[in-house]
Amino acid sequence: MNRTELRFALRTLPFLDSRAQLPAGALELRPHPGRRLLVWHPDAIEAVFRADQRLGHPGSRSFRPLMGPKSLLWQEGERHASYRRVLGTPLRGRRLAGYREMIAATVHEAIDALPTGAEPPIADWTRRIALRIMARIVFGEADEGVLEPFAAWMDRALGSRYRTLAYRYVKGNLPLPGATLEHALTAAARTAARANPATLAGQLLGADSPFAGIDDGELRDQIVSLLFAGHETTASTAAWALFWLSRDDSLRERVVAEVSSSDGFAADEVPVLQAVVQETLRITPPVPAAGNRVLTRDCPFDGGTVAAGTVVTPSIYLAHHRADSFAEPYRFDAGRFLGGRVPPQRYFPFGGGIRHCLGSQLGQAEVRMIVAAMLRRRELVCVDPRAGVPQLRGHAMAPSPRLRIRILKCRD
Ligand code: HEM
Repeated sequence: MNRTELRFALRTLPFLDSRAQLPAGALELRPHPGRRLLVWHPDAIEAVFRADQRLGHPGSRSFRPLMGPKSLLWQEGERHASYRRVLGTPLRGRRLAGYREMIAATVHEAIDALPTGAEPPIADWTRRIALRIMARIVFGEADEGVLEPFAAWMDRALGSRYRTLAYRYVKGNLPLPGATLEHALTAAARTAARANPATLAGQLLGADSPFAGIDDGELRDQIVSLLFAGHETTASTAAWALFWLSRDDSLRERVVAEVSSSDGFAADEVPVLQAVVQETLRITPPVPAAGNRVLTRDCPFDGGTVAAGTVVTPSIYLAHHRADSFAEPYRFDAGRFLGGRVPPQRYFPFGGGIRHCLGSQLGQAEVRMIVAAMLRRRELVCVDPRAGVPQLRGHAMAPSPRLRIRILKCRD
């Protein structure tokens, strides 16, 4: 590992902040052989996402074993497209609206347990809600017997950045879930598929699905991928949104007024809250880098050529902090998203191309509903706003576990 890679691994966010304004918007993390480029210039981002179908998507050294080798995240070609059709359709439009009541019930259940004076660590609290919602979508119910060990495994692997790095560079691998949890996850999926074909497990294993006959290994990889991708990111976004709102009384009051007559499910009913979510995803993107892409042929770039075999990683964090895309990029300003659309090559919290996040609509709806219900039912402050510094949790960017909110008053 060279010095640049070492600084990137150990001091990722300060390293990125020191590079954000580089005009080229590209940085070599590793030279040949195995060249790796971080890219965030809008032209390069547009080119990568436009060419995505022809690129390779190998994943990263840490996440590939965690999600499993057969995860849809690293599948290619027709099998990948097929996974997206089967699992993506239930997460959009009319089918998505079918989850509205379940999401509301899950969120309200969690808020019921917050009396005046409670001080939950905000990221942990939102993580539990988002995991329960995702489990209900995948299995039809949130079986704590599976969720508790799943959450404990995630914490073991990702809870501390330094532990994650030690696992990766000293032991060579992040900790795996173990045979008991893997068996519980696949058994829960097969039971759910028989009981309720509308669950994601049911869609995947239903008689007319191309994946009806997959073995337990491949099933395990999809269930872990869905539970993981579907909750860590959403939870971080909700925690950050509550954090940013707790710092701005007038913005918070505007959102409180909006959510007095809406549960937040429909974005067009709550334009200010939706702008808060979009700005939250810009300034503190829970996934700071989209998936790795590998060039399958030589490509022209910045007056030169990037050779086939180069790994290109689109940096969401850096693209979102370019001053020529967003004036004063380190200032939270929801107003940026109240008057028009930001070009997708400058703002892409959900990645792009053929790997664009499958759950982008679901994730945003959940965040709006968590924030809406919380602001409607509780008055809150951040206990230690200085703890609101971004931290890496695996590859995801989350608030510090020290960041707590205090419930000042129950409005119910
Ligand atoms: C605010 C919440 C979320 C954020 C910010 C987010 C972000 C992302 C990003 C950046 C990617 C990589 C895209 C790329 O490489 O170009 C991704 C992929 C993915 N996300 Fe999300 N995500 C969120 C919520 C969800 C939810 C709720 C699900 C539910 C299942 C989900 C499922 C997936 C899947 C399956 C992929 C892989 C897609 C593929 O490889 O074809 N995500 N997400």
